[in-house]
Order: sequence, then structure tokens, then C-alpha cells
Amino acid sequence: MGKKSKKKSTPKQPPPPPTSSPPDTAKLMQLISTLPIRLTPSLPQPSNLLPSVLPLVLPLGETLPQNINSNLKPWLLTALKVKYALKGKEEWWMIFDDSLQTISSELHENNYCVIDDFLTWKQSRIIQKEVEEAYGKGKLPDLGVVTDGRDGSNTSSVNETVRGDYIGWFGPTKSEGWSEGGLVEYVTKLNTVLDQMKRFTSGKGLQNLVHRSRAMVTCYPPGGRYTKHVDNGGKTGNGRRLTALLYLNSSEVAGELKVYERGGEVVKEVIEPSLGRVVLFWSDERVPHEVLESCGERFCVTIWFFDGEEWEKAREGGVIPESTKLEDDEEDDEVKKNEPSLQHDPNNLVRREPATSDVTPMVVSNEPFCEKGVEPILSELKLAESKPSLDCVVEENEEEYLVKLPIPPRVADMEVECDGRVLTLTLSGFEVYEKVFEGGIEEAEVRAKVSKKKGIMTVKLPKKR
Ligand SMILES: O=C(O)CCC(=O)C(=O)O
Ligand SMILES: [Fe+2]
Repeated sequence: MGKKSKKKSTPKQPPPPPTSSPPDTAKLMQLISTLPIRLTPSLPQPSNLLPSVLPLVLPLGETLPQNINSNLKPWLLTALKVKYALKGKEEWWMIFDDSLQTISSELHENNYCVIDDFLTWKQSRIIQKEVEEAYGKGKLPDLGVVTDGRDGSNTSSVNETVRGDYIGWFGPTKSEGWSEGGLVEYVTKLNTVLDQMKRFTSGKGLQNLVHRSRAMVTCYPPGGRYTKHVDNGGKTGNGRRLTALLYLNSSEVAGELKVYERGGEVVKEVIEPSLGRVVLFWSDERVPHEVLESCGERFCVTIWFFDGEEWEKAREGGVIPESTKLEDDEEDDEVKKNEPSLQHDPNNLVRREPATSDVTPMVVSNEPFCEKGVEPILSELKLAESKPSLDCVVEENEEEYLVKLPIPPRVADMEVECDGRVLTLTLSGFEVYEKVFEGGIEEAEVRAKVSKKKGIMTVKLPKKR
């Protein structure tokens, strides 16, 4: 009885801090202003709500209290960021259980999630510089081939009024031009976070994510836009389960991402494409979205994560092109005949559908590091798997190395030992598109030729002159 009346007398109060000593708000805010993180400007000012949220997350280890007041929820991610920045762990603030739990539940409840400071400021600037340079050097040469319409069912139309961006597909390695390694850090971090998020979800959502696409780097020039669409819609799925956008714009370029409710009638949020911001959303009909007209050069890196089964089905059904074109190789004629061609690339415009050769397994990191040199305690990082490695025979002649290995069952990163050095190949279909020499060998700008016979694949690597 007493309990009941007590409840009635304290309506609408934020939940009391779980510790007896409430934080000194002014001091706290002063401290926060010195942290290398951003307080989401579109939310109510920090002096307003943040102090109410912080006590909820700060003293509680790595689990969140249940039933957090809903008006405080938008501040949760910021509060968690503050929490880990206070511990000197701002680089990996999102990998801790309470952060993962918050991101997962936002994604599942809202169908999308905006994460600021996914990369540190420094990391974001590195990728930004690399992307701008790539654009300047003409490495994003192609006008996007669009998925037109709301349901994404038309994948063949090319219409500048629908989409007006320049596109390039990239692996993250130095040999693909990422001289400062910015993209590889981002991709590894993203893979690792998504992999860890699996622990906080059940059902189909994230559990079956096994592949990711290469990074689609885009620049919308002034006036560029992309009308309302979904990334994986229509009758035949294309395997995409989750879309991850990384924005790279430090000045105001407009070009906001407009996110709609399922059905595409009701606007949920208009999101600025600002530097270091990551937006995760389900690629299917749940999240129609649109890019509003840009007024400057607007940069974004998009990576799609695939549901293993759906992707396999789409590939078998011919929805996904098997491979990019093979170089002329007599031995491969038979193979070529059996491969679907890139029919939806009639005008030499770039594919916006990631091909088999654009897809690679999610490689996760077990050793996230922290800028300040403090290693986060990451005892939970159990899902990480090492790259598959296949037995192979390496033969050598004057001009090339011949690496013979069993054909991998699916797209795979693999390591082969070549002349005593380890060579990492990212293989897909029958094309090797990415290779990294480790152990001091000069990076070779070679495009390996691959041929296939009776279950054995031969990779021919020309020797560098
Ligand atoms: O650049 C963006 O913000 C989103 C692009 C997009 O929706 C797409 O490429 O499918
Ligand atoms: Fe999209």
C-alpha cells in the first residue's frame, strides 16, 4: 500500500541515479567539453539532458539498466561515448557491451541507427583526404546505375535525375590507393562491431551476415541526388541485409539522407551527411530512403552486408553477376561460357549491384586498439574468426609464380605462401582482385590471372620487373 502511493507521488521524474552521489553537473559538462567526441547537435542541448543520462550509464559496468526513460533514449549513445571517452577509450567506445546493446536495440526498434564518432576525428580525416584525392584523380569515374523506384524492383534504369553521383568500388588495401590505410581501419572496425552485435540479437537480422561488399565510394556533385528507394526490394532479393554509410563531409553540403517509414510515406528523420557519422539500416523495404540534392561535393562510403543464404540464392538465380570480366585466357573459355555476363552494364556505366567479385568475407579484429594506448578489456570478443587458409603448391618459373590451390567453396580471403613470403589473396569467383605481400616484399601492382581446371585453381602472378 505504502509503495503504491509513493509511486504516484513521483511521476515523470527521470529515474534516480543508482549511486548516492549525484554528479556535479557543471564540472561534468566542463570535462565533457574537453573530450575528443562530438555531442550530436540535433539533439536537445547537453546541458539539458545529458546529465540525466550519464548517471545511468557511468557507474554500471557494462550492462544498461532496464526501462530507461524514453525521452532520455536519444542521448544514450552520446552518454556511452562520454563514458568511454572518460576512460580514455574513445576510439572503441562502441565495442563495449552497453554500447553494442544500445546500437543493436536502436537498429531493431527503429530499423536504423545513427552513430557519430564511429571513427575518431583523426581516422575520419584520413579517409576523407583519401577519398577526396581519389575523386580528384578521376578514380570515381562512373555515373551510378540506379535502382529506380520505391521498391527497388527496377535495377536497369540509368537516369541522372534519379541518381547523380560518381562511383568507384574499392578494396581497402594500400595497393588500391588507400595510402594511409584509413579504409582498412574503418572496414575492420565495422566488421568487428557488427560481428559483436550478433551477441545482442536473435533471429535472422544480423546472425547470417557473412559477407560484405567492397566499399562503394561516391561523390554527389552539386545538384546530385538519389530519389526514394530501398537497397534490396522487389520480388527477387539481392542478398543485401544491412547498409552501412560513412559520411565524409566537414563543410555543409546539404545532401541529407531522408529516412522514411516502411511504405515510404512518412518521414522519420533527415540526417546530415557529416564527417565520421555512420548510419546503419536494414537494406530491405523497412527503410525507404532518399538523398536530397547536394549543394557541394558530397562524399560517402557505402558497404553492404549480405545475408549468406539470401545472397547464395540471388547468385544462383542470376541476380548477382558472377564475376567481373575475365582477362583473355584460352584455358578459361569453358568457364566463361558458364558465367552470366554483366547484362545490366550496357553502357559501360558502373554496376551499383555488387558483383560476386565485389564480395568478401567479414574479417574481424580481435585486437582493437585505443588511441591513448590503453587496451580496452575485450574479453567478450569471441566471435572473431581467422581468415581461411588453404593448402597450395607454389611453382616458380622465370616470369611468374604459379600458385595451385583447391578451389574455395565460396568467396574467400586466403593466404598462400609464395617464395617464403605470405601473400594474402582476396579471391572471388575466379578473379584475384586484391593482394597484399607481408614480410617486407615490395607491394606489387600485379593483377593475377586465375584459371580453373578440375577442382584446382591456378593463380599466375607475374614477377615484378
Ligand atoms: O549516399 C547516401 O547517403 C545513400 C546512398 C544510397 O542510398 C545508395 O547508394 O543506395
Ligand atoms: Fe540506398
